[in-house]
Amino acid sequence: MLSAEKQLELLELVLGLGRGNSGGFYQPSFDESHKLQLQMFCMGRHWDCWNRCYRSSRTDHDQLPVLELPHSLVELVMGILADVKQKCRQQVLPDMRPDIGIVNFYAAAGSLGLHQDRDESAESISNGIPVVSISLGSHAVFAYRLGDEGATKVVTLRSGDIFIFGGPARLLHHGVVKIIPGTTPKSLRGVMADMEGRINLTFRQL
Ligand SMILES: O=C(O)CCC(=O)C(=O)O
Ligand SMILES: [Fe+2]
Repeated sequence: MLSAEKQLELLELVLGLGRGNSGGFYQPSFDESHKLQLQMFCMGRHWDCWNRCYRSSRTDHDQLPVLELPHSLVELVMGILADVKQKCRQQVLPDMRPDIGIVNFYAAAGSLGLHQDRDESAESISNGIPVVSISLGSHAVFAYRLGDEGATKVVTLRSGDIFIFGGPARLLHHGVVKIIPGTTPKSLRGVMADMEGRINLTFRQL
């Protein structure tokens, strides 16, 4: 879990980038009539929602070049992974150096259907290179399932929680069922005043 100070610092950084009018938040769509129930922007590489692949510019939106992934975020993620690996007896997570950061914003009615993150390179996926996810702001009911069969489980992700899926769980099915309004920690309400809801950051290696 990230400290309250670190959460605030991260939010200030990503909201500063995302609210800018060049390369910031927009609502992606699968096609003309199906929009995702969230706002998104990317850093490092852009995830093209129409073609389900990564690009260097926003080919499914405004053609602008993707924002850079700040070095401080690369270091943060590598530090988190080093910490986790040190604490785990069983080493199931390969090393990773993120070159993609995706920022999602979910307002009160936001959600994301169950899916697998499989648009990274075949090598990244087959090697089980982890996806590191950080939640900020309001709580989310998060669903996940390993494999095509079996039970889907739910867990509440709170502000500062870190969720990592890699190694044998790299192709975990996962999604956001709902946001629980009014659960943003007090210390973050100021910076999120005009964006009440939840921010999720995922870091990946192409
Ligand atoms: O918001 C989340 O917790 C998950 C986001 C996610 O699955 C994605 O961006 O691929
Ligand atoms: Fe995902």
